[in-house]
Amino acid sequence: MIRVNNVVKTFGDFRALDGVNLHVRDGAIYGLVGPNGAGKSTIIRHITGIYKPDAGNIEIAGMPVYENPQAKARFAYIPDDLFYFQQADVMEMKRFYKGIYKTFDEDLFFRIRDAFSNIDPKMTIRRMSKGMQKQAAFWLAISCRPELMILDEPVDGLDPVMRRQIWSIIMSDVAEHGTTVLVSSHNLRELEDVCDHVGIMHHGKVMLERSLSELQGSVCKIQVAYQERMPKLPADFEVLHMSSTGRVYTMIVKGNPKEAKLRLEQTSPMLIDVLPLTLEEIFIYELGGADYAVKDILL
Ligand SMILES: Nc1ncnc2c1ncn2[C@@H]1O[C@H](COP(=O)(O)OP(=O)(O)OP(=O)(O)O)[C@@H](O)[C@H]1O
Repeated sequence: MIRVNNVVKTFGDFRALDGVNLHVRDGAIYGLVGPNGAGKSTIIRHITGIYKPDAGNIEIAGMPVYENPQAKARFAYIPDDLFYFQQADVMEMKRFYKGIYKTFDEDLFFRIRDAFSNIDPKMTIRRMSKGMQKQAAFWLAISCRPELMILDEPVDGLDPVMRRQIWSIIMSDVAEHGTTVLVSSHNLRELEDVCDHVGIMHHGKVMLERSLSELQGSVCKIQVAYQERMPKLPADFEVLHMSSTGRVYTMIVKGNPKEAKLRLEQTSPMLIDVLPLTLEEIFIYELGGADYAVKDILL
């Protein structure tokens, strides 16, 4: 759905994007993560056709996006700084969106109204709190029934209940209609339960882009205990990290979790258990050998 090839953007003499490559498949929920200033909003502004790249190209559904209304009609975008007509209320914004998006679903708009019960649709946007404005942006964006939703820090500033509510609306939309979602966040934890693909941005580059299943099948945490000392493990058994408490060893192992467990079982342990790794841990161990402070990027 989205293809970003080698995009470069310079502001003055600052290279904000330094050859970004990013690929979002149809129906994927793709989380774009990175620290402040990594370039997430800047690449999103390119993907949405607001900025023109200095070099490289961007396609949405096979079409270049810059100055292309046909490509832009495919997505709804919620930016980090929301755009509204400040004097308008939600009902007026609905009429505006309905005029722009042929796919606008008025039934859906009224059906999900209860999820946003603290918003008075007759209140002008100017009078709403920031969190309420964000909720209204969601309500309208989902109702547009876009093929693609592009969300820049969508739940930032929302309370935990509303965060969950918003994610659940997005997830059911994805499940029912196969909507593709590109969502940016500082926080891997936030995206862990919802995304099936993750890209990590740092210093104007996407350093790593993977599917969740690829990641979860590539590294695991195993706890193992032996009667005596730990026997020597095979040379090709790749342990990324190991700690021990008494006779219990906790190791982070590279490779398929089932295979790793089977191999360790052959060393006759007293007990063995494969434990889940958080996405954050997977990235830290996967990128651990690189010459940058991975923890600073992710935590
Ligand atoms: N219009 C602009 N003019 C000059 N510099 C800019 C402009 N837009 C972005 N930058 C710079 O580009 C870099 C990337 O900014 P960007 O907003 O894309 O980061 P981000 O990853 O979205 O950060 P955050 O998580 O804080 O929102 C920053 O150093 C920022 O100062």
